[in-house]
Amino acid sequence: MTRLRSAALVGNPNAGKSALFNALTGARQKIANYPGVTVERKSGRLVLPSGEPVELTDLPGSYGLHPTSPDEAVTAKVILGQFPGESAPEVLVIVLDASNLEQHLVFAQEVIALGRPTVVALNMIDLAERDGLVLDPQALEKALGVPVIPTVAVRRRGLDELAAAIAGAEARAAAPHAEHPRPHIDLTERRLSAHAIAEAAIVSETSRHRLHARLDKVLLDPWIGPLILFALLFVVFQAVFAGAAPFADAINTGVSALGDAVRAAMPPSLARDLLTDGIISGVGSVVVFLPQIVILFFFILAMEASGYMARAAFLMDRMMARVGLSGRSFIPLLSSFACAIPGIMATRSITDPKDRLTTILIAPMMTCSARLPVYAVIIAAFIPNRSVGWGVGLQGLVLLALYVSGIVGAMVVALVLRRSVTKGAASGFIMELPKYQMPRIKDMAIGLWQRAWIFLRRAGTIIFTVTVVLWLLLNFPRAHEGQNQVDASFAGHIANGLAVVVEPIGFNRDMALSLIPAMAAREVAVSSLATTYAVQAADDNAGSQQLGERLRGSWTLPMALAFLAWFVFAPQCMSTIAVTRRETNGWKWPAFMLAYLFALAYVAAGVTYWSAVALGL
Ligand SMILES: Nc1nc2c(ncn2[C@@H]2O[C@H](COP(=O)(O)OP(=O)(O)OP(=O)(O)O)[C@@H](O)[C@H]2O)c(=O)[nH]1
Ligand SMILES: [Mg+2]
Repeated sequence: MTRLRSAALVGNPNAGKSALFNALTGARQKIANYPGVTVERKSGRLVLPSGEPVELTDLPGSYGLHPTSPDEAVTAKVILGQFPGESAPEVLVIVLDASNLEQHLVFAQEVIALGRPTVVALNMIDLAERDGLVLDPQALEKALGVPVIPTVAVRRRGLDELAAAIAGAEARAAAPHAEHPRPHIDLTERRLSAHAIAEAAIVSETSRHRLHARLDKVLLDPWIGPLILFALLFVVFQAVFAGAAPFADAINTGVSALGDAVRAAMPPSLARDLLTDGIISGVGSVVVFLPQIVILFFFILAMEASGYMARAAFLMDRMMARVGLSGRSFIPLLSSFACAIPGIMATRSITDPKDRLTTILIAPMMTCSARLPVYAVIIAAFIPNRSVGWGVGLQGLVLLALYVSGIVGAMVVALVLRRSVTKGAASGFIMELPKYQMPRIKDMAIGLWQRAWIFLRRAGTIIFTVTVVLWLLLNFPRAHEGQNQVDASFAGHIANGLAVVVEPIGFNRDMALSLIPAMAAREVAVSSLATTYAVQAADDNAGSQQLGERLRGSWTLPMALAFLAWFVFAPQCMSTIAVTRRETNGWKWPAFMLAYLFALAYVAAGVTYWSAVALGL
């Protein structure tokens, strides 16, 4: 058996390493148009033209071999073979952004100076051409002393040539004379020679950056910029409600029809109840939110791919600086809107440990997409679907307010933490602004499909399991004649205990009951309410009703608002706590996070409930 040879993709952030990795190995690593997307190494298999397999590793972007942040440390360790039990990759594939050549050559020279078999992928030549740059790869090859292959990762151009060069580089590695390390040159020298090399490799340059420069002037303007950002977010949340409605209705109808069909086809039994009241009503109540998730991610992905997201980070920097964070925290916090887990992982690109810790601690307050179903079901049930003027929907407005509450809460907490627990000097903001790009339809489609799949898989696994367990706990032990089933059940007893604690903040027993399984995954709050009310309805012979109607029948508006407030702040799922433990190396910070978020959620829900009651809502 031949040994699997190894190669690694190295280079500055946002050079297109992950895009190349995906193109070469068929993987689907996340790519986005801002630096710091990849924070962990990831391996895949590349098949060389000879049919020989190579283990290819995608690495976090880096500016040098002397790491300044945890993600850069991973890159340096892999390149230098410092991970225990692993040898250094045999071939280093340096990925350069052709339209940003001078800057990317600084790190490239450091890697080449290691004297290892190296190939350069001169990536993004399409963007260089678009910007009016004409490059001479041969000149670059001569200056660097290693093969240079022009590529366009996202259009799969130059891949075969690159694979062939990787194969060739390996052959060179086998030759005995190839192991001469080049003399080491320091950073200043590398900068100077990067300038010279880039100058020699650039044949002609006609400035076509003007349109983009003008765009940046507007989008990054200290006054207009934030307005545009806010307007954009506004549109997003309006669209989440308005655009999803027909699709959500269709899914809803489908789920109801399925429940009715099962009811008609099976004789009454516990098994039938498990299917209808447990699985179909529970899981179905969550799946209904698929269209909203897809719409939300459509906007997020489009902003990421176009390069706007990095501009948003730049805009937020001033606000972040005021609470003692840097704009660097923006991307991790933004990722947390999808899910706090990748968000917390993304903090690895933050250099300052205290900055990083603060960002980890507030990340759960960014509204993860798992909370969208909870918000949406309550809003749809309690907030009238009407316009507040100019075609602005009240429901979308409330949703935006919930997201904003989380953000404001996080900023306040950051401010407090930075003056107490994570005290330290604020670090400056250094982030390259990526080039504007038209989002590519294929990438968007893949991205949306991935998000939809993640959502559906959660519905089919964790939400399904928790719902079944809850249904069992709700149905056993069986009630005596004349006794309410939920009262008699295990779940009812547990909820009664918890209800004592949450009664002061306006929660009833059913709400209390939904809080426990929601620790497994946020969406389960919805499915557990659906299951609880379905079991109750079966018990009362109330017939099948939509979840929204049941909620309206048993909750008041202040209760609903308090429930929303709880979910803005309450600690996230177990997985978030677990990843916090891993990223902070211990239980201290996850415990702290759990405690402060519970306290905050309790107070927020209580204040909301009693204010709403006082206002007579
Ligand atoms: N036009 C064009 N865009 C590209 C090319 N290669 C990558 N991109 C885009 O450039 C952006 C960055 O690509 P990534 O693959 O995420 O970059 P990366 O080097 O992995 O970045 P980090 O993980 O942050 O280090 C994405 O929006 C890609 O779609 C290319 O050859 N041409
Ligand atoms: Mg990457």
